[in-house]
Amino acid sequence: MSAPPPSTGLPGTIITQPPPPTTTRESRIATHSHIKGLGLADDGTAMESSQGFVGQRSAREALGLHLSLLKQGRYSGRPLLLVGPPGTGKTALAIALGQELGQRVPFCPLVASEVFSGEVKKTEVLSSCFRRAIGLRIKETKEVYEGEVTELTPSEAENPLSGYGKTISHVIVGLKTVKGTKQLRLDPSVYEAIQKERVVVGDVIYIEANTGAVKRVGRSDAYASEYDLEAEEYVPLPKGDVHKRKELVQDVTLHDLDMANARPQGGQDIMSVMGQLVKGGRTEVTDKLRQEINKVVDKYIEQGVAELVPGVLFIDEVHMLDMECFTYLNRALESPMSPYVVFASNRGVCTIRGTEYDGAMGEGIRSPHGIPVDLLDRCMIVKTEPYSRNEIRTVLETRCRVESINVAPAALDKLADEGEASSLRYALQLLTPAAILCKTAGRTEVTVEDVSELGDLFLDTKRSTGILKELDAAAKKY
Ligand SMILES: Nc1ncnc2c1ncn2[C@@H]1O[C@H](COP(=O)(O)OP(=O)(O)OP(=O)(O)O)[C@@H](O)[C@H]1O
Repeated sequence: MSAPPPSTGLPGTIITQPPPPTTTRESRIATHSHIKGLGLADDGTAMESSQGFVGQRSAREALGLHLSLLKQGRYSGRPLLLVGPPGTGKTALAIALGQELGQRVPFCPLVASEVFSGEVKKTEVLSSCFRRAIGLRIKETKEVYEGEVTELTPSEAENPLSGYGKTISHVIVGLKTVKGTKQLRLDPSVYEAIQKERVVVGDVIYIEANTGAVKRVGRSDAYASEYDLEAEEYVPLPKGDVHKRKELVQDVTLHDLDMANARPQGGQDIMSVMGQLVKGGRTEVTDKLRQEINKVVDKYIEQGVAELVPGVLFIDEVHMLDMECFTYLNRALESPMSPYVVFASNRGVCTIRGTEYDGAMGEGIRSPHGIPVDLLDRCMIVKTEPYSRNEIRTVLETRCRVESINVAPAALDKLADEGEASSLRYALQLLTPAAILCKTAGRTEVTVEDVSELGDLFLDTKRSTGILKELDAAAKKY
């Protein structure tokens, strides 16, 4: 078994150290920050209220079942479709599914309307999202110097370029393991890397011998009793020698690899040269490049050097996609390198976008959730239900805890009533303004009066529609 070749740029090799990896989740979490998982018991049944999730038990159990299939690698390439009225937790369910899969599994959220851009093709946006949702765990054996930092002394010298100031000529780093200690004299560029990782004496680090890359592993557990409360991760003193071969595991997505290996498309004509000047470091990822990367990735997987980690691609408001996108999805879902795809829609039967002139009377082709029937046929459909008053109250209570808002029980009841009469989302939206009103009045607890005042300030959908209808009727009278 051979390790993946270093970043040589030669044909057949790819850069496997892309800056910076996108496996860290970027998600629109503010509204869902109370959701920590699906809240299932060990036997797969949904608990009434757990991990921030309230109610919606059958949908959570269905997702739990799906999750266990995914974890066993028995995913059949069938996407999951979440359908239900607005604000019934479809996005929250998808986020919980992503969280259950673990931090190292990519989760790529996309709102369907994001595919429409004047600059980038729709299918290009979709294919880059597909690749963002597929992770690759690369195992490399590298020569490293690892240990707890016992000394960190930069040596200064006169700056040869000017009479003023000093530069770092070298840095002395002392590293300690269970077996021994070693003092290293390192180049100033390694010192920069050490500073970037904010390494101080007492941290456990490793320095890659070939590249000089520095990684801070954590704080040595010898320092664990320094503070009563700490956000630090403590690690044991490394075993073995300071200088050794170590297996490093790196998580990247196929999209990271695409970006790291893309080159600006150069041409000799004046327009291309100007284009390169204007666009700066912009690069282009072509299908050909992706195929090349796939080939190398396949080779790494065959050699056992890397492992494919399919993540979750979540496409919200899927009815906003058009026929061209759906055709692309049909093909992409069949590819062996496909992530777990989750769609969500709050529409009933509606026209499929992009078919407006195809159907009878120029109405377009109508289909459930605005999805063509052939794609719909492949989906596993999970339904979400509207909430009861009690469930709305519990969600509001959870949200108050997360946002640190103190609400009087009577005010919470009133908010729950508003939620039942209007929607959960309307009630949730009133929380922050209520906290502001209460702070302005110099109080620490939101009262029923605050909620009533907000009811006058902000209309819910029903009241707003009612006013419009009244105006319309009045206009027709005269
Ligand atoms: N069962 C639940 N438990 C806790 N919080 C919930 C639950 N359902 C919804 N929420 C919260 O309510 C808000 C609205 O839910 P969400 O955005 O998931 O609805 P949606 O079904 O995706 O709506 P839409 O169809 O309009 O996109 C979010 O803040 C979400 O976290």
